[in-house]
Amino acid sequence: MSNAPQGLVLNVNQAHPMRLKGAFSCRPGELLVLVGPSGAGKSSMLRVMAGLMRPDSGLMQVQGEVWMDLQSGVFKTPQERRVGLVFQDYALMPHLTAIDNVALALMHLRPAQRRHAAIEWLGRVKLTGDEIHRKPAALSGGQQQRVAMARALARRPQLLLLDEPFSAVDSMNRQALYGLLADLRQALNIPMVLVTHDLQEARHLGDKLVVLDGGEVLQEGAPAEVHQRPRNSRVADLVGIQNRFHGVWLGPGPADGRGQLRWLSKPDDGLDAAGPVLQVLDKGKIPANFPVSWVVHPDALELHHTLPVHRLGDASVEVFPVEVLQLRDLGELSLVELGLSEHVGLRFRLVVSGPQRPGLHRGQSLWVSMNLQSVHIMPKKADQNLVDVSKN
Ligand SMILES: Nc1ncnc2c1ncn2[C@@H]1O[C@H](COP(=O)(O)OP(=O)(O)OP(=O)(O)O)[C@@H](O)[C@H]1O
Repeated sequence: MSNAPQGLVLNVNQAHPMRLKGAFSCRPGELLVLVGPSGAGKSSMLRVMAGLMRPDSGLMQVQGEVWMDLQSGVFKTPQERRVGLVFQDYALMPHLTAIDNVALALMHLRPAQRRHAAIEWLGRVKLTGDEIHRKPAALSGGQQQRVAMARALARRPQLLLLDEPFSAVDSMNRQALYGLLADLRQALNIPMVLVTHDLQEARHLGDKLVVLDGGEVLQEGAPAEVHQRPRNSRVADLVGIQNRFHGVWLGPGPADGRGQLRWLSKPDDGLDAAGPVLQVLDKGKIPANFPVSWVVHPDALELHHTLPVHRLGDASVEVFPVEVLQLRDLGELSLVELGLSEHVGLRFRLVVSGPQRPGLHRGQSLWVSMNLQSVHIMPKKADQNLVDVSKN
């Protein structure tokens, strides 16, 4: 057996016609999700992987096979790559039935076998009965996407590329397609790359997130890892972290292994600003008096209707009296904005459900406890137009 890496390994670098830079990998059976704002380069990355775009330089291996090594002049054409592509708009032939659309991908088989195999693939995406004899216009969005999926899989791809496949499908059908994708992931054991604008979808479906911005890979990691420890404040913004704050790193604190973080309401408040000082883990990476961004994972924040006395003696927990500033009910959830009672301008955003929800109202006094071990701090760069408070 070859020692070449299995799954997908990609490394791209180009300056023109648009910038595209970065590397990522995806194991067989893993779903990697590309996220980033419009124009970030998500589709361009897919085009490179599909062989539809040849970058200036780059390397790509799939299941141990080299598909692209531009230093050695290797660039497989789309036809030479065993890649399945699924698009947002399904890209089905409107004049052909579901069976015939899938059969188009089975031209390597004898005509008599094609129909039989197409029906089998449609069955694997849970499309059976009368529907498989219909043309796309007589199928729902979700059903059309199943046909597109069956057609992509019928080529027995070594890599599956999904370009916003769920965005045109209503939410009921979308949930069913998520389930199908989970089943296929196990059955197929090939790397899969999904592009989506939906951050919830990215977080819940992906084994791995790749955050792109300006054509560049900013971070690659498991969704929980990226949400808990975004590499910088741009990543925190792009993955939709709600509780992202400004602060200044004051340096080592009185307790061993802990440093002091002053929470600020504005980035340029400077050292004199009043804000609570949090005793958080000191990883020794940030100089004293340096401006920072910091985030805290929602799981590390707990809402209490009465003072959580049991938390008060715990050095790894900070308890804040808060007031409900805004409350928005969304089905079974409420989005709550809480202002710190003792520090105007500092606020948390929480999603509340279950027993804590009834009785919440604007102006109500509550408490939030924060697990300080889940605070993740990012130094601000000079080019982020933020003042280095050590110079103030
Ligand atoms: N063939 C091309 N020549 C020059 N520039 C291009 C070309 N194709 C795309 N671009 C530009 O490259 C950037 C990345 O485009 P791309 O379509 O990959 O972004 P995206 O992240 O998929 O965006 P969206 O989410 O809007 O689909 C954009 O600024 C786009 O205008």
